[in-house]
Amino acid sequence: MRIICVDDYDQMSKKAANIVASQMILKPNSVLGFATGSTPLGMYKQLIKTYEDGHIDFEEVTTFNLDEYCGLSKKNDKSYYYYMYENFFRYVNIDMKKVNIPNGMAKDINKESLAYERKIRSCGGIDLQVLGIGRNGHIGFNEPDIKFEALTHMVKLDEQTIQDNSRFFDSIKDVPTKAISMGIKTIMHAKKIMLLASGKEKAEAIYGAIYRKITPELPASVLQLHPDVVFVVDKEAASKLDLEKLKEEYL
Ligand SMILES: O=P(O)(O)OC[C@H]1O[C@](O)(CO)[C@@H](O)[C@@H]1O
Repeated sequence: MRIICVDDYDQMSKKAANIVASQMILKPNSVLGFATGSTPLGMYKQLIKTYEDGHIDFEEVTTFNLDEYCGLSKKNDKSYYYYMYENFFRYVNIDMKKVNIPNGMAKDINKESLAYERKIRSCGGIDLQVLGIGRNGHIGFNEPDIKFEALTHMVKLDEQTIQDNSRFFDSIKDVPTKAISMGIKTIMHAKKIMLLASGKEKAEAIYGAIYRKITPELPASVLQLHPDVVFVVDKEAASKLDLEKLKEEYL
């Protein structure tokens, strides 16, 4: 586990974008795993800039997103498909046929989940998976007490997640209560993982992910077992960590 602690959100975004860009330069046909939420927005902006400056090319890239709300179509402006297109994909030369986001409108979610897993595997697996983290330590939409061996599946959202994500909706009643999400096992299969966190409301989850015992009660704690994971966190998200001790352990 590597931990990169930077000053603020802006630096976190730049660092994260550089890590994605270097993956793309080293392997132009990379399979990238992307996340939604507020945290990676700055990283997407930076990646667009890096693309516009001519340093990266998305032509051969394939992407898989972590999750999607059940019941929201691609056209719904609250869906993660819409988020990815409007905030990122429309600005770069990605082939939308190589963009994969779970279909939250699928009639048979189990079938959709299985097909998503097969597609990831047929593309050779995810080279670099980007993650955010929920205040309760969720990754993707894998809420506390999820089974570590879960692959892509339908999940029921935690009250806290519904509350946290209600800021994107007109009313809390509009927040879907279910989603389709890559499972912990899907995430752990990625060759490299990069988790991003900014702000003091993430400090407890970051502390737990790095130092607490590995337990499904704190899904992100499983990342301690991954052979190639980097946390890019700002000072506030790192505020519960002992940075001097971290230097000895991780830098
Ligand atoms: O970046 P945010 O908006 O704090 O969200 C954190 C996490 O919560 C989710 O938005 C799901 O609730 C994830 O996609 C994200 O990783």
